[in-house]
Amino acid sequence: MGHTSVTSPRRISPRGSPPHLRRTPPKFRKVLVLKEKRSAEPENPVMDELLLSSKLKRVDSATGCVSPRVPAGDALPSAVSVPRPAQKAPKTPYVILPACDAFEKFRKISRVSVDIGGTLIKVVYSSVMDDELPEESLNGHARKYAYEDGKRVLVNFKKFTDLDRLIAFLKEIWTDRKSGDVIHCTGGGSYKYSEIIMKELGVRLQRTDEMRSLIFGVNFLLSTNVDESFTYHHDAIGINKFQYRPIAADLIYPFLLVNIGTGISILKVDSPTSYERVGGSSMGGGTFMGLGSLLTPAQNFDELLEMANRGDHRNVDKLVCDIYGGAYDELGLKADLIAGSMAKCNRFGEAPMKQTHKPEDIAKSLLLMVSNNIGQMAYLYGTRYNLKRIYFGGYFIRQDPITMRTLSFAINYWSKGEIEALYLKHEGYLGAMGSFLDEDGKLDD
Ligand SMILES: Nc1ncnc2c1ncn2[C@@H]1O[C@H](COP(=O)(O)OP(=O)(O)O)[C@@H](O)[C@H]1O
Ligand SMILES: CC(C)(COP(=O)(O)O)[C@@H](O)C(=O)NCCC(=O)O
Repeated sequence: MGHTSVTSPRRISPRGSPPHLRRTPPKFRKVLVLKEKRSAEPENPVMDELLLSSKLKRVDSATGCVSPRVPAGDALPSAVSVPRPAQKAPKTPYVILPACDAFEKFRKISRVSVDIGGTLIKVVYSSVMDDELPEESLNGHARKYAYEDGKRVLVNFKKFTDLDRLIAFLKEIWTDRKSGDVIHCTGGGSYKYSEIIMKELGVRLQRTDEMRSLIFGVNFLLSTNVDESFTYHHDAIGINKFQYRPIAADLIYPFLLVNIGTGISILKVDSPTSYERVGGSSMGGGTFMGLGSLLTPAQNFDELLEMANRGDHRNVDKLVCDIYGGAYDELGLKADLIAGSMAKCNRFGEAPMKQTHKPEDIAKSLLLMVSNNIGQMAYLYGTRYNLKRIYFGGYFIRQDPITMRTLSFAINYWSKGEIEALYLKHEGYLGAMGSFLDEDGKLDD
């Protein structure tokens, strides 16, 4: 990646470097340390950091983003993500639904939806909260969130890595289920595990196609959840790195959705009901985890990601300067551009086991390799379909600074600022959210 109009003589310069080459500024290191601590707690994933933050900077833009968002026409009113309140509220992330007809049904019967993907199981379920939230947590949202009896409807988000735990959890929270009830389901596991789910929970299964779920989910979140989407600016300081990008309901479409799960699906979305899966790639989150577990001692995704954040990829990647001795000015390739990912790891011709590379450097190189590739592919699809906004979803992103920085850099660099890279607070839950909302899924009995 990387072509700029460099006219100066061949030199090695950090100016205008691709994002992975700048060192993490000291202030940001503090944030990373916080994240490392959080990621050690299974119930408190990194995503909480943004979900629970009320301090993201909100921006208006000439491209039609408004602040605060005003629902248009028959659009649903906004849901609200709140900081974790003090009393009786769930410990896991949730949003509160506005008290309106569209959501009234969730007050009376529980709804549960699961997205069983190639790696993770995501659950979205409704619950009713009795207690009063502190008023200040809803400040700025002039909507009614409580019903007459003071109750509020929550939509909760939780992920699992194995089916047995999911089933045990659902048995625990879904105590009012009856034999006629349905569990909403999507993802490959909605086929593979349908019988076991129905047998264990004693309910029917209503399946929604995975792509349809993604679109329903992203549409709902963008059009009803204030401050769902944001941009990432690595060179800004602290919380300013994240900027809300609320968008008016009538300006949401068209856009490109790049969902990075185990593999990648790329969808061109023209409306909630008109979309096409225009591309895909097998080099996604599963590749990062799979190669990471082969090449490093990391024991899980969080460890691998944390390693990557500490690594220096220049020890394992061959840069343009390693090959040219400096920049390749004729092509506008900067000296510090990655010429070949992991190309310094080649051991052919060396004594066995002689060469050693640090696992964190390998992890960093791997993360950059996967993210750069996705960024460039997303740009190409965005350009091909003349789309100005690319939303990235999927649990791979994890709101990780290296990942978002690399994706944003690629989109911005290649499109010369014409296309915007956007992220979603509920990045990993698009499918589960969409299947939660779908009333017309196919029933399995
Ligand atoms: N705690 C985690 N455990 C496993 N994978 C994780 C975790 N956090 C992030 N990931 C990344 O998310 C990817 C799965 O994303 P997801 O959107 O859930 O896809 P899928 O539906 O295929 O399971 C994994 O391949 C991995 O790269
Ligand atoms: C098969 C899948 C839709 C499954 O979704 P996932 O569990 O990865 O979220 C996805 O992995 C994918 O689109 N893979 C890429 C396939 C391709 O090369 O187009």
